Amino acid sequence: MAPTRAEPFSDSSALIDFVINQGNGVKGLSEMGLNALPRQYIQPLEERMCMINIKAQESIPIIDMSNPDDPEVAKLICEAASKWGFFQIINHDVPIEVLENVKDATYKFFGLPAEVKNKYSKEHSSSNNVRFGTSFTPQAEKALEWKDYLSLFYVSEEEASALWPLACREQVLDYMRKSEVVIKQLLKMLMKGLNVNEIDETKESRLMGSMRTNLNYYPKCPNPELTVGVGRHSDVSTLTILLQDEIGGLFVRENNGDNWIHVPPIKGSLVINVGDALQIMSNGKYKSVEHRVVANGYNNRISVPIFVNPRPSDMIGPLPELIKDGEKPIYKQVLYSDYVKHFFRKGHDGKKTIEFAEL
Ligand SMILES: COc1cc(/C=C/C(=O)SCCNC(=O)CCNC(=O)[C@H](O)C(C)(C)COP(=O)(O)OP(=O)(O)OC[C@H]2O[C@@H](n3cnc4c(N)ncnc43)[C@H](O)[C@@H]2OP(=O)(O)O)ccc1O
Ligand SMILES: O=C(O)CCC(=O)C(=O)O
Ligand SMILES: [Fe+2]
Repeated sequence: MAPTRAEPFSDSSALIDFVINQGNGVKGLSEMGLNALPRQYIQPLEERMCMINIKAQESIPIIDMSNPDDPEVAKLICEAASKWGFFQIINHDVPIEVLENVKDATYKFFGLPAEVKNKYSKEHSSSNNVRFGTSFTPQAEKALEWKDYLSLFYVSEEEASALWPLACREQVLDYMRKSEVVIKQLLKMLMKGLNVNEIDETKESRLMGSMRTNLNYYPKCPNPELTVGVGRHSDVSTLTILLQDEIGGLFVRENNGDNWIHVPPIKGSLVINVGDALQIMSNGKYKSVEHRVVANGYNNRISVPIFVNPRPSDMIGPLPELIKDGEKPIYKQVLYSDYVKHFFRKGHDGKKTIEFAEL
């Protein structure tokens, strides 16, 4: 028998008011103990994860970083970034307690009362650099996504001290600081793989001139098979460093085909993925790959990505070193903030964002 769809909200504006305007998020919906998913979250069939498309025997590479100067490690990383766009690193330099602390802080922030979290919403936040929200871009989406988030754009320690929520401020800053070593190691190897041996100031700005950390909260869902946690997308970053908890649910598209590969949680590991900005700068050598998160009917899940980006004011395009040898550029020069605004203006649509930079 089909589940009874008892609608707890009289209409869409009542649901939007509860979830978005009052700051209850999907966490608030989940905690109401609904027996069916509100219709606003029902995704079209083609956007739901289908079991037959999950390739259980495949795995993205798992790379041991205990010897970062070993040329074999650099080779594995460059291969993974070209072939998969996704890999996990183990035995890296970010201490496990830093990772555990940021996960605890994520629970602490989302455990705050709705009216406290709502102070950081788009409508109420005192800065565009701190934003509590839900779904991806609710005003532009055909169906909403089952996720709440806090997004923290780093400008300076002073600004973070003044504006970031106390519940997670120090833990996120520590996670970002400690990750910087690993980010630099990875970018150095990836640049060497393109025969770019020197990262000068301009290049460093384009590769890692800005950082945004998101705290993602995916509450337990009444009909997980009908919705998504995050829809199909590629990140617009240079690289993303993602910490996930032990629940699982992140899937990566295999070779542009119909199959999806699960990214199994490994305690202490970090998931690394190439973003569109690096695909553009490498003139397509490194690939930003589509990924998505399924909703879960039994458990809450959290993840904490650090998006490593160019500065918003940077122009990005294929690196001059790649073009000088007569290679044809496949992307034009674009202002990075225009690129990101284009991404945020529409719902998740797989790999379509990069068409914005195609020649
Ligand atoms: C949320 O769920 C997500 C997120 C993601 C993210 C993946 C990434 O790769 S994030 C890395 C993005 N890169 C950067 O943030 C660095 C560069 N930053 C910038 O260029 C700017 O800060 C800016 C993001 C373009 C904002 O510039 P600003 O001048 O302040 O423009 P606004 O008018 O405020 O914003 C434009 C437009 O974007 C929406 N928006 C802004 N920030 C966020 C945010 N953190 N999360 C969601 N949406 C955001 C904003 O609402 C505006 O839209 P309007 O319709 O209101 O005009 C991957 C997957 C996910 O599920
Ligand atoms: O939660 C995850 O595992 C991935 C989230 C994600 O893809 C994103 O925030 O861009
Ligand atoms: Fe992502």
